[in-house]
Amino acid sequence: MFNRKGLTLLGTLQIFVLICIAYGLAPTAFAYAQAANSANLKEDHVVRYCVDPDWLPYEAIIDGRHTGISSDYLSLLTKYTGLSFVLVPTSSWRQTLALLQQGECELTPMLNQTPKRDRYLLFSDVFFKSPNVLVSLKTEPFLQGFEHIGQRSLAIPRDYRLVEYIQQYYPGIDTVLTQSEREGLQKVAKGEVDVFVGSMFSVNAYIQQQGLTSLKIAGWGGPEDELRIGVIDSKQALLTQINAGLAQITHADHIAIYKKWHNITVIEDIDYSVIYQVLAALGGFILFLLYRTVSMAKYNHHLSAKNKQMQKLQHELEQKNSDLDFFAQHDPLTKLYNRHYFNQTFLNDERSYRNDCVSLIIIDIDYFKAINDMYGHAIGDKVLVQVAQVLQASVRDGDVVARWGGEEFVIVCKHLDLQGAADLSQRIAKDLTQFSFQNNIKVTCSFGVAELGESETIQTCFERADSALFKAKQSGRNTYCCA
Ligand SMILES: Nc1nc2c(ncn2[C@@H]2O[C@H](COP(=O)(O)OP(=O)(O)OP(=O)(O)O)[C@@H](O)[C@H]2O)c(=O)[nH]1
Repeated sequence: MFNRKGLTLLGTLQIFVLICIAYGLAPTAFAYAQAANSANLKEDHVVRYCVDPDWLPYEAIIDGRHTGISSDYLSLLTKYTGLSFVLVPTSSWRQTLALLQQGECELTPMLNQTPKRDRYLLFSDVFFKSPNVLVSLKTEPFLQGFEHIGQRSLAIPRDYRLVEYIQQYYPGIDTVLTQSEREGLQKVAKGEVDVFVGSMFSVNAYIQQQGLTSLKIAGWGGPEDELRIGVIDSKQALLTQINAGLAQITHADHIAIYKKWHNITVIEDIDYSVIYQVLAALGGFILFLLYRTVSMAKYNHHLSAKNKQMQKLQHELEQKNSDLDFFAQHDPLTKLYNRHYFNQTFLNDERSYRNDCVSLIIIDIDYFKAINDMYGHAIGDKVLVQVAQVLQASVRDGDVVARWGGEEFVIVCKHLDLQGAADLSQRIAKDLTQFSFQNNIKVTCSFGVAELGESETIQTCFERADSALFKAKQSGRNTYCCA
């Protein structure tokens, strides 16, 4: 058997059998004799013939005797026509053709009809069909036919029908003519030629005989051989006899010959199904990797977006916390420290002021209610903000200005004794008179000043400063009083 594929060479063999059967008809009695016993035959019935000496299993000369498929068909013709066939031995197909042209041989039993051969031969009916195949090294790809040979070199046995066929239909193919099919196959095996074309049965026989295991059938090689008996053109009557004989050959005869000579065996082929499976698995794996990569990229992108979002939220949170801290310590209107901060940092931390003098000034805007009443609460707010600005601008960097509540402020004057704090109060009063307030409102303040005593609590000092402020108010406002 030949091949594992759908359109197999086995299939072709089966077709061949059917074709042979189609040509089979009832037998008649003819005799066949080899050269050795031909001397006893009548001259009229003796036909001299030549064969291809090296074309098994179709025909060959081995030890001077004709053997092969054509030998068996001649035996049948002898049986069915009474003709005797005498072999004229030759050493090559070329010589066989030459002897036919010279009339030295009257017949050759197995060849294709070609226009060139029509010039000197008459052809019988077709009695045997056989496909031609392309042969290459196993490492080469499969070829669909001559049109896929491309730049490859093609070996063809000299004087074979295929030479004429290639010249006519594929003149661009680089052909290498060989003495025989055997030589052509060897050239392919040695790598001297890329592809060989020859008859399937003989190619297979040579590959097996010579152990050319590096070769494979690479594809079909053009139209199949339609083998006939060729009779020299002066022997028309002989051709008639031969066609009559061929018509007598039965189905059983054809099959017997086929069975005897067909020994086609498997030529190892590349199992493409395995390759396809591996490729499919590989493709699937690559697709899986691609899918994973894309998924991971998407996931990473998503993660990175989430991280950015988290960072933004964290930043916003820190900002809010910082805002919260600010608002926890500052008065939202004037942006000065608030009473809470003042208590935390001053009243609760009095020890830090013990080694140095420190004074308190409590400031209250005079008649602020009247400002509110006259200009409205919003303008009153603006005045509060502007008073805070004046206070901030008047004190030193280390001093703490806080809004105690309403229209009341407090200043902690570090490193400042009572006199210094009194001077600062006067300076602030002066700055207030020079400041351009909203709506040209004239703003004045009253000041209560006290210096922290040695063993005095800050709370007590604050109360003294508050009392001093009260006195300043009672003194007519826009003035300071020291406690
Ligand atoms: N616009 C504004 N007014 C405030 C705010 N806090 C307190 N006040 C007002 O300040 C005024 C304080 O009035 P009073 O306590 O009578 O004091 P005064 O009018 O300044 O009079 P003297 O202190 O005696 O000079 C009140 O009318 C409060 O409503 C504030 O944040 N904004």
